[in-house]
Amino acid sequence: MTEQLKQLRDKIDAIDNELLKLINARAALAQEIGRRKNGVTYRPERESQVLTRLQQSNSGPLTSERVTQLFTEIISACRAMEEPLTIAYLGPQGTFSEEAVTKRFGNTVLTLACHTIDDVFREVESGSAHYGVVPVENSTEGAVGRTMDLLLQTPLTVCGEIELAVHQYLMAQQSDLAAIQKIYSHPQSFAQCLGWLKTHLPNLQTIARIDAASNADAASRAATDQNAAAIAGKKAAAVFGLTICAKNIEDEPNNTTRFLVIGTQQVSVSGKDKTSIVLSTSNRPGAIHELLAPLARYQVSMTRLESRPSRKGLWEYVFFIDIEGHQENENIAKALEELRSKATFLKILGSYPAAQ
Ligand SMILES: O=C(O)C(=O)C[C@]1(C(=O)O)C=C[C@@H](O)C=C1
Repeated sequence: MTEQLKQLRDKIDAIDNELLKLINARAALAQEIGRRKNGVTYRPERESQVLTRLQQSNSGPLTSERVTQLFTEIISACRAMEEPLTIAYLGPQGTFSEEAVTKRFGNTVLTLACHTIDDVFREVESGSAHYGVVPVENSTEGAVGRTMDLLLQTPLTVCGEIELAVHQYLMAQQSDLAAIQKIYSHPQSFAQCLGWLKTHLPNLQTIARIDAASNADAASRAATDQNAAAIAGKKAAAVFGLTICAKNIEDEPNNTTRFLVIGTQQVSVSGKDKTSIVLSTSNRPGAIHELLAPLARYQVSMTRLESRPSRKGLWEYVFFIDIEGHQENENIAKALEELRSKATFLKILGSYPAAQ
């Protein structure tokens, strides 16, 4: 080792010692806060403010994304000193839902992989998990109907949203593309990567394509099949001990899935919030236009409008609406009050910090 290299490493050691002291001091403060604030440990609005502030004061060379990732882990470790949280998600292990859990809560949480979206709701409703993470929409596939139907019925509230870029990986027990004789994948994932597969696997016609129930299922099957590959998320490769043969093989680079965090609390104002509501109106001409007029009047921006059959009467619909702002903001509160007086049904699903 050259003297110069040694000096640089000595500096890193000194910084690490300082960081360690500071991180422990932070953890001790979080513990103290935990003892003083009675009630819920997880405060999404505060975590969002901490991360936003750090992103704004970051002068690099680390990117904002890396800073968020690092501090999410620091907060995760501090939060766990207050109380270990259990998070239910749509499993099995290695799915994009699990990646979404880590993106929001960090790694210092207990996770509960559920078979279905219904099970995620059930685990949180019964108190077996503190929070649940469920997919609600995908930028190319559209809305996740089951999540929306359950939101309509549940006593739970929406406490957060997570946006996850969906990157697909080709993985196998070895990295030689020429050796691949089978590909396990969820049909949707296969369709999302078809262009890449055609270009990079010239013998694609001769490769057997086997449908899997999920990306994680595909990876688990490839882990026991020597000449097989799987299409799945990065996490699945780590969970099932597979080698990554190719990264980001999706044809649509901006494919994003949005998840909701469901829980039992009303989240306070963070300063950059969203509110999700579901409502219905009578079935007559102009009704939906009239219903939405208060949003325009109070200058409330709508980020999503989705209709679903109400399951009550034939051709009756409920509308899922996301707006910018918190239900405690004055203009939002007024707009919601007016909406309530016009709608035949209105349920506020929750206000929560907008995804970073
Ligand atoms: O500020 C708090 O309420 C804390 O408990 C501290 C802290 C953090 O580590 O910054 C941890 C958990 C909460 O979700 C929010 C923030």
